[in-house]
Amino acid sequence: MAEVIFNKLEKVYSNGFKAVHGIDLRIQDGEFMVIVGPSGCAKSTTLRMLAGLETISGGEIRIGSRVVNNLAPKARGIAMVFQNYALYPHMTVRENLAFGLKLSKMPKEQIKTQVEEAARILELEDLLERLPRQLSGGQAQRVAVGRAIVKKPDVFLFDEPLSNLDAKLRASMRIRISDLHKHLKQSGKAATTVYVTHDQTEAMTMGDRICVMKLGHIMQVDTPDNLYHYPKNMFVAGFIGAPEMNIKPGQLVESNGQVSLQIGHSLLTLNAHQQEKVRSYVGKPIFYGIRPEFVTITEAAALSNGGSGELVRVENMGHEFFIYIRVGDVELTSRMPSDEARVMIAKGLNRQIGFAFSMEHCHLFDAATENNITL
Ligand SMILES: Nc1ncnc2c1ncn2[C@@H]1O[C@H](COP(=O)(O)OP(=O)(O)OP(=O)(O)O)[C@@H](O)[C@H]1O
Repeated sequence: MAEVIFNKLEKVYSNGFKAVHGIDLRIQDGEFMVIVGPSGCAKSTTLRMLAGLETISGGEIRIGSRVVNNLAPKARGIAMVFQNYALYPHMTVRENLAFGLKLSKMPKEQIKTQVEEAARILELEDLLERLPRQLSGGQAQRVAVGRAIVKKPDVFLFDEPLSNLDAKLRASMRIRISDLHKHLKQSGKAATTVYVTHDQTEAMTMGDRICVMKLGHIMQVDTPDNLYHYPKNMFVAGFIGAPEMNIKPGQLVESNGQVSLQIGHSLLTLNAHQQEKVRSYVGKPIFYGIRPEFVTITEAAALSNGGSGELVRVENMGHEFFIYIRVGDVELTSRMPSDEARVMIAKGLNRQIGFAFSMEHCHLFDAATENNITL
């Protein structure tokens, strides 16, 4: 079993800066966990502590049944893939793949078998005699992944492995790494994987679960679906999803026992569940959050579940458009299929149109704690 556990894990750098604030996380055996968050949230620091490349200031890390705090990197049963590939420039691909195994004094025949197996899985067979400088970025990254899998580690660590690749290669490597993990999982041989990235598309498409971090704290650990639909706080709501969720300051009002959200001059009635959850917030500052795909745009002002605003900008994404509408002093984004959007744009910008959304899809956040109060 190679479950990975962080218990109250802390990092204070030598200059006194506290980068990781006592985080708890349990990664299951064979799970693909993505750690995601903006620059400086301490993703790399956390991964490097797990790898043994950075000392631990407090708490503990367990891999399987062992506390590894004081174990050297090579005694931890891990393999790591870095952003810059870190291949040995003077060695061929074959030698790069075999290097770690040679150091561990594995018999020659077994090294040959494991190198060829990794080369087959990653389609590197035709490149085995090349030097790293004779490889493209994507090929070099496949060698870096291959060098890690030949070791058959218990835990596989990735530190932003795709950030040096162009968008197309990134997408294909993303699928390749995911498929590799799924394939190994089916045969019961998947390493527990911790994958660090700042790219939320990678996080959403690759992770069994995702750990969202901010400034050395964990904001939420959940499946991609749950993070998207049930974000626990404003940070997660705003970080996951592109284009971003509309998150705007709002106000709750009560009339005849009915609680509604006021946006500009419009009142949107909350559903029964929401009313019960948020009644105590009436009159207090809150934020509302609605994903662009749930905001619909209409020619006429919506009467019961929206209002009107000025059509200020459009962005053409090919298969869909992002439409920006100014309501009072906030701007709402809507995603629209391109056929419908073209009809609307044909009538020109900077004119009044309607918008609407169902409160079923709307999140409300406490302005003081930034927590989701509708969950
Ligand atoms: N050696 C160090 N001494 C002091 N502070 C450091 C050191 N290394 C990193 N930090 C700080 O710790 C915090 C976390 O850094 P870390 O590199 O782990 O973040 P990250 O989430 O991986 O960011 P990025 O996506 O930019 O790589 C940052 O505020 C960073 O400035």
